[in-house]
Amino acid sequence: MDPFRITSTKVLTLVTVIDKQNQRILLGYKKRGFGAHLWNGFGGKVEPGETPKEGAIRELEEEAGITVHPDKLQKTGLLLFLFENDTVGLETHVYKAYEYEGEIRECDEMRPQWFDFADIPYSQMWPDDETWLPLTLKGQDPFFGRICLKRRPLTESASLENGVSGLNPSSSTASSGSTTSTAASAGNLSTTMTNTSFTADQPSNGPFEIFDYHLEHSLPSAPHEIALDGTVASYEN
Ligand SMILES: Nc1[nH]c(=O)nc2c1ncn2[C@H]1C[C@H](O)[C@@H](COP(=O)(O)OP(=O)(O)OP(=O)(O)O)O1
Repeated sequence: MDPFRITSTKVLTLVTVIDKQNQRILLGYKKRGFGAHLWNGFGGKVEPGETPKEGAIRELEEEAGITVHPDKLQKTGLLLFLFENDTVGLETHVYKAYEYEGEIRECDEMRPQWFDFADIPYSQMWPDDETWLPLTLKGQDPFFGRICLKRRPLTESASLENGVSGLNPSSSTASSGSTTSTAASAGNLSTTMTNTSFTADQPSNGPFEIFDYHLEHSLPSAPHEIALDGTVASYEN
């Protein structure tokens, strides 16, 4: 069976704040939750009754202390993140803002920091960021992407810590599209979002690596919604 087949999606947001004049971007160090210990844009789950844009504005305020007027929040892309052996895809609405109001502040979940365009810490970010963030920075948006992520093979010490006796880390395969990694198929190491642990001693850009991805940046307008097969179902006007 296709290890990247999904049966439902969760709708998330991701906002990058860009200071064009000084050629820098605001990222947040995620202290806990999904993607902990990585630098990322600001965002999270869209709540019932909210549009993705409303959710994005709310999360930015909660996580960085700043507000963006809805007219100033531009849709830059739509990314479908698929995790090996996880039937829930993450439909992530990506936005950018060049202007904001308020004072940037740290909260218990995120530590915001400016990075020069030349100094973006890709080695401590989700591995896919290097594929699409440059499109945002160069104004080559909107884009649509389907990104398949698989768990990195475990190191021997990590397998022992997790109590997976007899697991040979080198038997985790990364070479073929149809194989399933031993780590992901071990019962207590499910890749489902709720069970996914991000720890401080993980590889610097997290426990996942890119298995495969497809990016398009020639859409007629900002992508709006993704069908379960990964195609774009409709567009925002
Ligand atoms: N592969 C990936 N690359 C990336 O750059 N960002 C990703 C990603 N997979 C998920 N994200 C982002 C999307 C979203 O902003 C965030 C996860 O949002 P979650 O709501 O799951 O986390 P939170 O712990 O912030 O929960 P809430 O704040 O309670 O909504 O991580």
